[in-house]
Amino acid sequence: MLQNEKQRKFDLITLGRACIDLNAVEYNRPMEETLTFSKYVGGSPANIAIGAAKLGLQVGFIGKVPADQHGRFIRHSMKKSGVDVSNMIDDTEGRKAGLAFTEIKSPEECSILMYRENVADLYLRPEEVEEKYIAAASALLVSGTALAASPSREAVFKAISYARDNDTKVIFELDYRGYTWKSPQETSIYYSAIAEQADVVIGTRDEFDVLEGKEGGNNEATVSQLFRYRPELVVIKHGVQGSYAYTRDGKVHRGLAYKSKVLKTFGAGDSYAAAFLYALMRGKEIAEALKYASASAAIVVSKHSSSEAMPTVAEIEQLIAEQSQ
Ligand SMILES: Nc1ncnc2c1ncn2[C@@H]1O[C@H](COP(=O)(O)OP(=O)(O)OP(=O)(O)O)[C@@H](O)[C@H]1O
Ligand SMILES: O=C(O)C[C@@H](O)[C@H](O)C(=O)CO
Repeated sequence: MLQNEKQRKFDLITLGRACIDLNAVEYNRPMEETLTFSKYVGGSPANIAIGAAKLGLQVGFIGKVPADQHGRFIRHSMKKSGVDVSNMIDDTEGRKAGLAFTEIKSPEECSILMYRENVADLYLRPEEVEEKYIAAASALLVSGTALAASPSREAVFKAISYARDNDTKVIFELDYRGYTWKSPQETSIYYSAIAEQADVVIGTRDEFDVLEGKEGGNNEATVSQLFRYRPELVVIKHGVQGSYAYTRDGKVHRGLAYKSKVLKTFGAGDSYAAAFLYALMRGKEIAEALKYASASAAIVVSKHSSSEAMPTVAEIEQLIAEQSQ
């Protein structure tokens, strides 16, 4: 369903934040005791773009970065990874890059300390989104965090309306970061509005609970509600317990997590999305795409970064082959 049948220039464009990750170099300890951090590009939609480009998709990015050293680092790193950055806008009003300090206390106890005051990404304006760019893509992935504040929120709505007008598929990655929002009620309203218009929705069980404005929701109720609207495919992730893909025709596929020597847990979701979309775009069945997604995530959780650690197709296929023996 996501194959680039019209042979458009881009298989995928992602929209949202491109930031900086500062990952603890001395891990297995609290951040208070960490003295050095390694710098990587971060931010879920930037990570997904980098991951998908590494797998060989033609990928573009829409977002705003500061016109400073951090912005230039992000731009150059993404370009070097094969992502088209022609529609990455420079903020010239002194706004900053989001910073994510990651704490790796143990493989199971990871957290992120975010600096997201006055961040450039949330200042992307609707008039800065180019219809021609979106029309040149087979699919557009929007990140939920880009809906957290205006004018980035309106930029997402504009981008989706261009996607509809130009027959570009819309993928909504819920990517919920609570501290970016004013209230869970606000998130639920905007998440529902976008999910109803998307062709594909991807998120964790907890994120779907945020969308629904409740706790302890169940997958069947979630998908039957969403299938009343536009979505054709809904993917619900359950961490190390694996994930489920539901299609409008009533089919359910389960993706099992692969065994991994876990170093940290973050980055799993982004590498999962990149490989899942890659596989679907290359014409693989959903069950196979779930294997690519889960294997990709298992590789990234065993490595230090989220973006630089994105695997190649050969690495993913090797893991699948090894663990199916
Ligand atoms: N510890 C693990 N070992 C192996 N695979 C894992 C592990 N944790 C997650 N995964 C894989 O990654 C997929 C996505 O993980 P998860 O449900 O935690 O998403 P997420 O919360 O979006 O990730 P992130 O931590 O990056 O925000 C899972 O479905 C699973 O296949
Ligand atoms: O999404 C973020 O802003 C932080 C990420 O860059 C970090 O790498 C991560 O948590 C990935 O899931």
